[in-house]
Amino acid sequence: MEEVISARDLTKVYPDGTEALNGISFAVERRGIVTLLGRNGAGKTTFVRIAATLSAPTSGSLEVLGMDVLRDARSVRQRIALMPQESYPPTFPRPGELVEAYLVARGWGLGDARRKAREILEDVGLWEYRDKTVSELSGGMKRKVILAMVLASGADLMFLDEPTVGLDPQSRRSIWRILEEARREGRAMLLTTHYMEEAEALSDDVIILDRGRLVAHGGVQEIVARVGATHKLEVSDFPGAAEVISGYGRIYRYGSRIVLYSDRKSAEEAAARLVRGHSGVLRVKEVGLEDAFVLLTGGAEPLDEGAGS
Ligand SMILES: Nc1ncnc2c1ncn2[C@@H]1O[C@H](COP(=O)(O)OP(=O)(O)OP(=O)(O)O)[C@@H](O)[C@H]1O
Repeated sequence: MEEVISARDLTKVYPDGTEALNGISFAVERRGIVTLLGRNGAGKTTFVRIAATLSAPTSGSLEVLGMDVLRDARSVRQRIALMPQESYPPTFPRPGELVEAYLVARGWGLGDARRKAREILEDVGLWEYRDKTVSELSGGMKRKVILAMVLASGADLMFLDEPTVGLDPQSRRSIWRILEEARREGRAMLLTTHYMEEAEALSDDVIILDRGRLVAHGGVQEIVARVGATHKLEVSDFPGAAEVISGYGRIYRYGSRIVLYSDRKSAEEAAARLVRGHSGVLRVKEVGLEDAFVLLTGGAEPLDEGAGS
């Protein structure tokens, strides 16, 4: 089977000189969910737009489903669907009409399009709102209409740029279930998100970008392993806290908190030392994708010598 996405030294410099992508190379071979993570401005949307043939790279190359995004742009478009960032559907049609029209434009027969539209609106929880026009839907529901269009398309590769922004927790989880089902059907998705829990739950591959550069690519567990610790202790940064727990692991400042990364036993010992003479219990947690993300993108400041290494 062809590679899903393959980038070689991909660079994008906007006309004002901004280097949004700076020599990105990676290959994703298996179908499933690839998640692009990065802070605001890291280059995620720029990457998605190039992959969806909406923007040209400045140099380097990008293949999706084995086709070059520049040379084979027309063929690429037939096999992908895109949910752009912050996109909203036109206001006057009803959700079902929009999904139908989108499918017909992609070459579906009207009867099939109508059946599929109903099925997908039920899946995303919009069927009960079928008689409203888009202008009468809430912001989250409007986003679900776009998602319904993309999911209904049956495209081999779907680009979903922050698909669950603005959705309530139940809706977000119902979307996760739908994406997981699409994955089981053998479809491929490239997702961007700022929700680490979402990335952790869904991703087969995670790619972390930082200021236009690729800083990590691998499975969730592989990336979490780069923290180099299994457990953490997080406390508010009161004077002297770092000194009390010094020697129990690597210590960082992250926003208004300090975090100790270590093994469970050392982290628990450090917690016990911190609360000695005080009431309360400090909970030691397992490290997760957010910890790897923050450390790999320089979001946490090392507070001791061991931490920077
Ligand atoms: N049309 C443009 N012209 C000039 N600079 C741009 C343009 N679009 C994006 N940029 C810049 O390129 C960089 C990457 O932007 P991009 O939108 O790809 O980031 P992102 O990772 O998707 O961010 P976010 O998480 O905030 O959506 C930023 O510095 C941004 O200001």
